[in-house]
Amino acid sequence: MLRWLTAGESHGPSLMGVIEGLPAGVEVTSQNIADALARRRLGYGRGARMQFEQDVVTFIGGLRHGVSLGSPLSLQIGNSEWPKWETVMAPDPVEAEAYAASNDVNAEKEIARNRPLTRPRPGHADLVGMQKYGFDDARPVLERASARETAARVALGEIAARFLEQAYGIRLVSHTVAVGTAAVSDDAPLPGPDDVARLDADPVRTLDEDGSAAMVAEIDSAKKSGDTLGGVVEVCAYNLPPGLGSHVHWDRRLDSRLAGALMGIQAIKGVEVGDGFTTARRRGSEAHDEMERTDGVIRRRTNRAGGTEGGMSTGDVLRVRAAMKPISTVPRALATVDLATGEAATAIHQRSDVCAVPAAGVVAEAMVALVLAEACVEKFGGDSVAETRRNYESYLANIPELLTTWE
Ligand SMILES: Cc1cc2nc3c(=O)[nH]c(=O)nc-3n(C[C@H](O)[C@H](O)[C@H](O)COP(=O)(O)O)c2cc1C
Ligand SMILES: C=C(O[C@@H]1CC(C(=O)O)=C[C@@H](OP(=O)(O)O)[C@H]1O)C(=O)O
Repeated sequence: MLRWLTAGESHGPSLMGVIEGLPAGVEVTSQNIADALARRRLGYGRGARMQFEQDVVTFIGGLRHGVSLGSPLSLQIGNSEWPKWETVMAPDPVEAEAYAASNDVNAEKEIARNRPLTRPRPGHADLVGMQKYGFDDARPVLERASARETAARVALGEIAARFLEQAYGIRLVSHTVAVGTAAVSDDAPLPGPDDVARLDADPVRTLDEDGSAAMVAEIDSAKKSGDTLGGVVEVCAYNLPPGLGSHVHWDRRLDSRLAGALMGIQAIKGVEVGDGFTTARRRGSEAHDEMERTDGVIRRRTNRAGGTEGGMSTGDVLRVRAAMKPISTVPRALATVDLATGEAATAIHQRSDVCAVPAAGVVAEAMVALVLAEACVEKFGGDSVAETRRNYESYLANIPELLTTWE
C-alpha cells in the first residue's frame, strides 16, 4: 500500500508532505525535488509570488545519502511569504494590538492582514468553507484551499516518478493543450519523455510554436482587460506494463483513480482519458483500437483509448487530460456580498495569477505519477526497488507468448 498526505497553509511557515509505502532503494535528492518545484513555478501568466517564492526543500526522514530507506519519506517546503505573515498565521494566540504597539515598520500592514476577510470571492472555497467550518473570516479557508499546496504534491510526485523510472522504466511528460480559446493544433505530435527540457523552455509548456504564440497572446489580452484564464493540460506516461488497475471493482479501475486524482487538483473541472469526449461522438467502428499480430506481437493499430481498457493499463501510452477553470480571483472585481453587513460588495482581490495552466500540467504529472506508483506497488509489491523489479520482470515473463503486446 502506498499512501501520502500534505499539510500546511499558503502563508504558514511551510508545507509538508509524507509518502509511506515506497520501497527502499529509490534514488532521490533534495536537488531533484528543488528542480521539480522550479518547473511548477514556470509558466507565462503567473503572479508576483512566483517571482520570489523560493520553495526551500528539507527532508525530514526516510532518506539517507540520497537513497530511500523504506520508512515514511517526509519533507518540508519553506514558504518565502512566512516572515510577512508570522502574526496573521501564528500557530499560537497573538495580540494584534500589542504587535502594533511594538512600533514595527510593518505593523500597519500586519493589522490590515489580520482583518477578517468578509467578502467571499466567487469561484473560491471562501463562502462554503465559512458556512461549513463556522468561521466569520475567509482566511482560515483560503489558506488551505490555495493551490500553494500543490508544491507539496509536486515534491511527492517527483519521488513517485523517480521510483517509477528506476523500478520499471516508466517515464512521464506533461504539456499544455489549450489556454482559453487558444490551443495546439489537433495533429500536433505527442511529446515524449525526452521533450521535458524543451517543454519547460516554452512560456506555456507546449512544443507547438503557433499554439504557444496564440496562448501567450490570449494571456496578454486577458491580463490587459483585468481578466483570467483556464485551459487544458495533458499527461502522457510511457512504458507502462499491461494490467495496472483492475476491471473487477470501480475503485480499483486505473482510469477512475486517475480521474479522481486529477479532479482533486484545485480548479480542475473535467478529466478525459484518451480521446474521451471525442470518442463519445464517434461510431464504434471509428472509436476502438483494432488489434493485429505482427512479428509475434499483438499491436493496437491506434491508441484512441489512451492506454486503458477495462480499467487497466494496456501498455500503450497513457494519455489523460484535465480541464482547468479560469483563475477565480478576477482583477475585474466580481460581485459578492459583505458578510459583515449583508450589503452588496466586490470580491477581495490582491495579487493573483492570470493563468496557471502550465503549472497545472506539472501538478497533473505529479498526481499521475502518484497514482501509477500506487498501482505498481499494489501489483508488484516488494520492499526494495530490486525486489519489485524482479516481481515485475517475472510477471511479464509469465504472460504467454501468444498474448504479448511488447517486443
Ligand atoms: C497551479 C495553480 C495555481 C493557482 N493559482 C491561483 C491564483 O493565483 N489565484 C486564484 O484565485 N486561484 C488560483 N488557482 C485556483 C484556485 O486555487 C482554485 O480556483 C480554487 O481552489 C477553487 O477551485 P475549486 O472550486 O476547484 O476548488 C490556482 C490553481 C492551480 C492548480
Ligand atoms: C503560491 C502559489 O500559488 C498561489 C495560489 C493561489 C490560490 O488562490 O490558489 C493564490 C496565489 O497566492 P498568493 O495569494 O499568496 O499570491 C498564488 O501565488 C504557488 O503555486 O506556489
